[in-house]
Amino acid sequence: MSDTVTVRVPAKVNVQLAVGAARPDGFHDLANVFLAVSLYDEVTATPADELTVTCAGPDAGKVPLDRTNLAARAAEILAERAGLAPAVHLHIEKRIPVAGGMAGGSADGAAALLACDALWGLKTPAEELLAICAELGSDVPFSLVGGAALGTGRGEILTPVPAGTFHWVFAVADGGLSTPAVFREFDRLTAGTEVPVPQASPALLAALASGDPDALAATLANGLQPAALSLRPSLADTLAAGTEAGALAALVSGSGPTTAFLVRDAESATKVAAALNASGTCRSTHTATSPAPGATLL
Ligand SMILES: C[C@@](CO)(OP(=O)(O)O)[C@H](O)COP(=O)(O)OP(=O)(O)OC[C@H]1O[C@@H](n2ccc(N)nc2=O)[C@H](O)[C@@H]1O
Ligand SMILES: Nc1ncnc2c1ncn2[C@@H]1O[C@H](COP(=O)(O)OP(=O)(O)O)[C@@H](O)[C@H]1O
Repeated sequence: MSDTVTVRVPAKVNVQLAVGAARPDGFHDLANVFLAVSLYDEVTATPADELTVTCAGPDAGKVPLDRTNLAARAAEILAERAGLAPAVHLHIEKRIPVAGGMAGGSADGAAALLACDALWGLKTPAEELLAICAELGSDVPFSLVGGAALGTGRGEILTPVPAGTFHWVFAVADGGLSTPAVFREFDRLTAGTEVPVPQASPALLAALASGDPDALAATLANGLQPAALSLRPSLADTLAAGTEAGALAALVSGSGPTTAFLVRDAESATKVAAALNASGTCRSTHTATSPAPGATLL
């Protein structure tokens, strides 16, 4: 048992997001190729009389501090399984954009789970931690493992995939987009059409493994992008600004509205980020590399 535990956890971008038709339970089957990127939240767990959450960072005001916070839910579920009271204070240092399609809430859920497991000396087996993650949300298992992985089912069934190093710029939009609303818009846009069963692209997986940014740029694909653009048409201007500035490829990150730009190297990342900041089409930018490690005790 320790007095305080801090876990660092990465954001993600989806380099392929193939979306199937809505299932009877309301979820969509996916072929979701996740890539963890070097943009991190940190969650610190400290013993306390009761479960409390605080958050700091530019988007902190948008983060719920009640039991709907995924970090709080993770602590509650773990404590209940162990027969303990969730007597912990969770502090989130939030750098991942909120409601931005980069799985920031999922990241905090995975980080809190690992932090509380260490704080309470539980040594919960990895498979059990992954099962709790899947209960918390479709993206949460990936936040725990990080790296690069194919997510099937609703995205929670993970198979690690090889990935070389890539450089990215992320443009943060004003305001968020609701993930359920983007999936509903996908359903509306595809109504009356045959939605194919989602499948991972062999060309994309080969490009990812090769570390060749030109090959990856040619294969990036986000099936939720038309829905995100339909709900937020101004994202087309951001995508165009990054491409004009020299990005190899531009796409919406997951359900958006953060946009992701694949660039050749660190120098190009700095140049594309500066051009995006000057374009007035986004609120701020982050440069990052992939793959990044999953949730890690500091
Ligand atoms: C779209 C993706 C891509 O990685 O992430 P974001 O871009 O939002 O971060 C994920 O599929 C989001 O995963 P996550 O945010 O964990 O979603 P969940 O909490 O499991 O589900 C929230 C809601 O999204 C919809 N949903 C989610 C996953 C899925 N495979 N099909 C769905 O239809 C459902 O309406 C569900 O009620
Ligand atoms: N720890 C958290 N950080 C951010 N948002 C959270 C958190 N816990 C719950 N939420 C809720 O989840 C919603 C989606 O947030 P987030 O995970 O950041 O976006 P996305 O699903 O687009 O990746 C937020 O609008 C917020 O209401």
